[in-house]
Amino acid sequence: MTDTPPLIPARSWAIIDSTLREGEQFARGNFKSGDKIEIARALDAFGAEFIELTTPMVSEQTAADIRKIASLGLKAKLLTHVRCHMEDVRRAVDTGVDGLDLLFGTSSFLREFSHGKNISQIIESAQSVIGWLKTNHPNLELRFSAEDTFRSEEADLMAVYKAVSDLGVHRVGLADTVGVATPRQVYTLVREVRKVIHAECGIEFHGHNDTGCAVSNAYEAIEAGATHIDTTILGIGERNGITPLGGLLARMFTFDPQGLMEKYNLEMLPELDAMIARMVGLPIPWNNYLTGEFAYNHKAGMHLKAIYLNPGAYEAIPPQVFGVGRVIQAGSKVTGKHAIAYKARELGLHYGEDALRRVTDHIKALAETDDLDDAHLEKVLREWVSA
Ligand SMILES: CC(=O)SCCNC(=O)CCNC(=O)[C@H](O)C(C)(C)COP(=O)(O)OP(=O)(O)OC[C@H]1O[C@@H](n2cnc3c(N)ncnc32)[C@H](O)[C@@H]1OP(=O)(O)O
Ligand SMILES: O=C(O)CCC(=O)C(=O)O
Ligand SMILES: [Mg+2]
Repeated sequence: MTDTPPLIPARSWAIIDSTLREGEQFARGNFKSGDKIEIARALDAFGAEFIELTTPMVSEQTAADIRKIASLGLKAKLLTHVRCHMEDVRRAVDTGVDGLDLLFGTSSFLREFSHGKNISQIIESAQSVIGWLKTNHPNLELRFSAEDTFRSEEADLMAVYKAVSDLGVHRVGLADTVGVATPRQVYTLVREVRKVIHAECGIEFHGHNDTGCAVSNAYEAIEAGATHIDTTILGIGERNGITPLGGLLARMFTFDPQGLMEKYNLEMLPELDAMIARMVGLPIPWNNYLTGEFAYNHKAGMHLKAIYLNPGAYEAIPPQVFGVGRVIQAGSKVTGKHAIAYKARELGLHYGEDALRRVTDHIKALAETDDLDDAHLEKVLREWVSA
């Protein structure tokens, strides 16, 4: 029996790209003012619905950079990520952003070791800060997140989410701050939160990748009804980062390719990944979703036979949609006669059946001891056709 995958319309969820906030918390994420503008413009051209920026509390320069980005006239909504604290909020509203992402840690770890407040005090702070914002800046889009959601008590979470939803926030945030949540936990908690918040209140998910679940957790959040997913380009963030933009796109493309192609300029992904790799001074990982050097490398004989006939046989996502190409690696010990025949035909060479078997076996044997690049393979094929 096969399960039909759920069809999730792309329009029902949006990206909050946090490369300019969570990404600044990455070990190598020291973006200069010019870098930030380049990133914001690129994300906007890509079609990210929201761009999250670091708190203006970091420094005067950071506050000035936020104001500058807010003056660019981007289509994306700009958010700044601030503590649920009047001083931060007053600074944030002066920057000209469209919305504030407020947060307060609700787990016992963060209540004890970060800010020292209990749940009642957290709710009181939320009431006074959000109350002030609603009265004085009614057009701002507001989100309240319970930091370290997945190590918090469920009763505490429900009390906090209900209180902030009653105060009229546009979204509540669930944050897997230490990357400990499983996909099933994410699905279940999003469903539970949905029951206590107002119907028009959105749900945002922010997932770290410490245990390798950042993409699957984002997917489960969407399936359970989350409306906004936090990403960063290449997944950069604290420790080993969060849901990567490319990983989320790859995951969601398989359910709703048309919706994704309508919403985003998908062919810009290689440019975005390369931009961040350059700025952080690291290569794009070889196995990166979609844009890694070998993400579309095909090698085994059984694969190559089918790939030549129809690439979809061994590709879930057509690479050209994301502006990348495939690589056919025909010269290896795991190659087969069909791959060699195709390669030879590309070079205008033709072998009879026996000759094809012999040259294929020769190439496989050679590859046991040599690295066969394309030039070497071509040389062998040309020599053997006349041999
Ligand atoms: C999981 C995450 O990624 S959360 C986002 C993390 N982002 C950042 O930290 C942004 C960059 N941070 C900074 O530039 C600085 O930490 C600042 C400007 C925010 C604060 O700097 P400092 O005043 O020097 O404090 P420091 O960073 O050492 O300590 C954190 C303070 O925030 C308080 N705090 C932590 N969470 C919250 C919260 N949700 N709401 C209000 N206050 C909070 C802590 O109690 C502590 O204040 P205290 O010294 O009065 O106890
Ligand atoms: O504000 C949020 O929802 C997320 C904050 C954060 O970066 C985290 O909890 O890892
Ligand atoms: Mg984070």
